[in-house]
Amino acid sequence: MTADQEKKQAALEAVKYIKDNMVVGLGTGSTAKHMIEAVGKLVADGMNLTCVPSSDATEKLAKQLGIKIVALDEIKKIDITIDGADEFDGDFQLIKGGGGALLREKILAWNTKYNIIIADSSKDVKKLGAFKLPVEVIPFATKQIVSFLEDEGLQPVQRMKGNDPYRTDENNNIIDIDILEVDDLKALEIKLLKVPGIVETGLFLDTTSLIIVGKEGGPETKER
Ligand SMILES: O=C(CO)[C@H](O)[C@H](O)COP(=O)(O)O
Repeated sequence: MTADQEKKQAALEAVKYIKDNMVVGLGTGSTAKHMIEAVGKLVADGMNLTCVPSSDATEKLAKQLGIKIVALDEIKKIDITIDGADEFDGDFQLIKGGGGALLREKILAWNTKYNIIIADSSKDVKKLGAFKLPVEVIPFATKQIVSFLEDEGLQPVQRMKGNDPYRTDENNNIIDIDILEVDDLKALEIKLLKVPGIVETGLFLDTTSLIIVGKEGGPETKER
C-alpha cells in the first residue's frame, strides 16, 4: 500500500464518525484533502453539515465541493475535527504544521469536542522529533526569536518560500526547530509560548481523542 492509499483509507474511516447536522472542523494537508473530498460526497448525498476550515486552501477546496463553510465565530463549538499530523506518538501527542496551518488547526482543535487525527503509517513514531517542530512567529520578532532558539540549542531554521520568508494564512513566519533531544515537551511548550512574538507551536499534546492510521489489511483505530 502506498502512503497516499493509507491516507485515503484513514480519511474514509474517519468520516464514518460524522453524523447529520454536525459542525465539522476540516484539517489541512494531503491526508485532510481525502477527508474533505469524502465530506463533499456526504453533503452531495444529502447530509446537512456545517464546516469550519483550518486554512485558506481547505476553505477553497471545500467550497468547490459544495460544502457549507462558516467562520469559527459563527458557531459555539465544533462537534468533530478531522485533521492530519506530521508525527504522533503512543501518548497521542502530535507534531503538526508541516503544511503551515498549525495556528488555525490548533484553534480548531481547542474548540472541538472530539478531535480525530488521520495518518499514514509513517507518521507513527516512538518519540516525536525526527520531523522538525514548526513554530509560528510574528515577522517583527523573527530574527530575535531565531537567535533565542539558537541559544536554546534547538537549531532553528526559518522556513522560506523560494527567496522569501514563508508566510502563513495569518501572515506570520515559521521557524522549524529540532526537538529530538527534548524529553519534557510540556515544559518546552510552556517556555516557547512565554516568548513575546511566538504565536503558537505545532505541538498538540492533549487535544487528540482518536487516531486512525491507514494500514495494509484495514485501518487501525487508536482511542485515547
Ligand atoms: O499539520 C498539517 C498542516 O499544517 C498537516 O496535517 C500535516 O502537515 C500533515 O500533512 P499531510 O497530511 O500532507 O502529510
